[in-house]
Amino acid sequence: MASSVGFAHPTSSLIINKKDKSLSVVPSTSQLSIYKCKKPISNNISMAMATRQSERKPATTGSMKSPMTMTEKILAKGAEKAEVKAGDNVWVNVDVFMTNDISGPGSIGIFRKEFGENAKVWDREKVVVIPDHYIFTSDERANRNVDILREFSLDQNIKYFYDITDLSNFKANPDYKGVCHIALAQEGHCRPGEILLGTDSHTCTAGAFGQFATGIGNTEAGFVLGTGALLLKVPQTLRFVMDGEMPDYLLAKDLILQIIGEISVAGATYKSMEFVGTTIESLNMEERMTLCNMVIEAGGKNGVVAADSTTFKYLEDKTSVLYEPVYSDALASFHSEFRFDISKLEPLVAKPHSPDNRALARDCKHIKIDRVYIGSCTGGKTQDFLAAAKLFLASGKKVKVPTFLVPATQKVWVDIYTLIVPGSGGKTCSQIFEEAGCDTPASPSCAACMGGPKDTYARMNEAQVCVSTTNRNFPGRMGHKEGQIYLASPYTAAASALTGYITDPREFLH
Ligand SMILES: CC(C)[C@H](C(=O)O)[C@@H](O)C(=O)O
Repeated sequence: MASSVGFAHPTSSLIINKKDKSLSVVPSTSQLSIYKCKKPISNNISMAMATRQSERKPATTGSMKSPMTMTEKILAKGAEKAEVKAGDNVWVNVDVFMTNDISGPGSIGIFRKEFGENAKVWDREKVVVIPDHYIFTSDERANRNVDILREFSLDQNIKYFYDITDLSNFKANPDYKGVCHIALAQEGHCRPGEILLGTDSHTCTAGAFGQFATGIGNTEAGFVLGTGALLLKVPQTLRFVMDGEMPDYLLAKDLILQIIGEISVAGATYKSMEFVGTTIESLNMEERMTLCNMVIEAGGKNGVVAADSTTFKYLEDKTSVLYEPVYSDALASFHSEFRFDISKLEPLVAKPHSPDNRALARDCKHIKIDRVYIGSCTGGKTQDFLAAAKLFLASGKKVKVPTFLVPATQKVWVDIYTLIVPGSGGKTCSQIFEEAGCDTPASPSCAACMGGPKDTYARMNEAQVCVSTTNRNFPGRMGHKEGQIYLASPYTAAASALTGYITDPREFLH
């Protein structure tokens, strides 16, 4: 016998089957079918839900009875509760849901199957659809994925669909942006205090804005599309205190490689990673994004940097939506704390085949490389290209291996061709790259970061050694199963391009 218990999401009700403890969510919108959760739910979850209604208090971000971390506060707000603590299972309202061409079609399929062929998404203005992964390819299945996003977005009248129709010239598609995580930020979809869920594990990038941002699977995504809510376990928080003046040969990539090397690829599993300290405060938004982007490589549920004047300035011309930043209480309970003196850190790489296989760049100078790749959500932003250009400029030399440049978005592409590199006497990044002998900057997309179809630009189709500014170096990640990927900052990648060996950027930056 099923019994209905207090489930506060306005458009749904929850049924718990007492016998097998299975959970069913019944969206109240008439055209939706019953969404069934096949797994038995634990007593804890059912208890939490059963008491939810009576516990509801007005949401607040002011002073709390119990001190909370930033992540706890954002989830409390999203759950319309005065407080939550790590380990609680809470239904949260989603502020923004993002999907792309890799996982979008699957999520859409589940949404239609569970909610009905004619079902409408919970809020057409809160769903952001961004084709970005396998775009510039003649692969029919990849093209079909983008078609599915288009059909869905038109059918649902999705407000933010960044479409691409003309593959021959990306500039002929003014709506097209490029890599979803960077496009989200540039288009003003990342806002402090909010909850952003996306069908891509690097959705955590947006934690740079002091928001809760995490990747979800297609099944969860189907449910979010239908209801705008999701059951989430509140993660414990690991605190990373990074102090000290950042030497000018380091970038955020070095900071996150240092952390992942320290705690391992499983060191933050289902934990929030909060970054604080004077070094973090000194980082610009794109560097904070690089840092948060790779928390998933340590297993992290999300990463967060407190919103400050740098954040507010970045957002000034990007959004008119009112947002409410929240901050960790001084007495909040952290699972553990890690401290780093960044003034002593040296340029790093992650050797094949794991992001935690940390080594000093200067200890790898014997490793001969075949190519360099500068691109992706991690290392293809404007600041990444400015850094690479700065290094090429300082060296006055030409690259010794093919050097591929893939701007993350159209905006980054424009910046490469228009922004003057400081100290260059008026040169743009594109001019410096051309003088250094790099490949012409490619059409913005994820390109070879995740391999892709055989004709993907800069895909590793041979067993080569690559220094890359991307986020993953698993076997096969950039195409060839025997390829070897060394993850590095744009400085280290550019320095290595100039020598043909893994090279510490201090050899060129004075
Ligand atoms: C599967 C895929 C969309 C991937 C992920 O979610 O892990 C993405 O972030 C990436 O690395 O390109």
